[in-house]
Amino acid sequence: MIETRNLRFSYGEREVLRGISLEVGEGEFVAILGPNGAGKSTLLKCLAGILRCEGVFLKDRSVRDYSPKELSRVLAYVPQRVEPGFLTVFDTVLLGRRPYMGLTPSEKDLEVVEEALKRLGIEELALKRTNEISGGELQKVSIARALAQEPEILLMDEPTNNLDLKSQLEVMRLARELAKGGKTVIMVMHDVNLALRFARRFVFMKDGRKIADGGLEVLSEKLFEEVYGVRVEIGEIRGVPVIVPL
Ligand SMILES: Nc1ncnc2c1ncn2[C@@H]1O[C@H](COP(=O)(O)OP(=O)(O)OP(=O)(O)O)[C@@H](O)[C@H]1O
Repeated sequence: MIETRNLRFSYGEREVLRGISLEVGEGEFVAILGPNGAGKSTLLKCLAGILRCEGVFLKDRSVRDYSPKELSRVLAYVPQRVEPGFLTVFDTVLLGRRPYMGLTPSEKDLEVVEEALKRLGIEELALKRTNEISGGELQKVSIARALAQEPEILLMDEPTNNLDLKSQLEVMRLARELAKGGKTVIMVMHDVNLALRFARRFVFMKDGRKIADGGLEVLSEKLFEEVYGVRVEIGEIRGVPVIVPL
């Protein structure tokens, strides 16, 4: 579905992705983990076609060959930070329909927006402006907008960051459900335990390189020492691995 082949990316002189090869298929739920500055967000932006790089392929075609409209029908990107504005929540989510819309929204566009608001539990905010809602609510608006795009691939940069515990679980459950339904979900995360509970595949990055990639079998105390420089103990609660920093 989406692939990087020996992907390298530099900001000016500074190389921050140093040869990343990654292949993610339909229906996978992948968490990208690693310390601050590892290159996770940069990788996601390369996948999203926001940063133009060689070596990113979507359905075997270089992302650079897609028009913005074509690209936004296949993938949606939820950024780490969203700026509030004067548009209402409803209209902001409706922007997600832009790749499909004519001059005015169709019945289907409106239905898709309503459904997206419902899935995020923010229907009641529909008529509020996005500069009149909380940071967590704004985060949900951004996710709803991505859902309204009806993408095959959902790229999310720390989507649970501003969310309370219940909302974090709701977003992670939603992502898991979307993946079960065949969507590809790639999520940059800091909360390792949340990732372990919901994602199925884990990519650990450090200094622009991929250090580990796989299912729960890749986890080890040594890996956390190497990636984060932190000693941890790996336990298990209700069949789910739990990382406890020492
Ligand atoms: N626009 C930019 N211009 C120059 N350097 C940048 C830019 N964006 C990021 N960087 C640098 O690139 C490196 C990787 O940044 P990136 O945001 O991809 O890391 P990250 O793993 O997502 O970090 P975090 O967990 O802190 O969000 C960092 O050293 C950062 O300072």
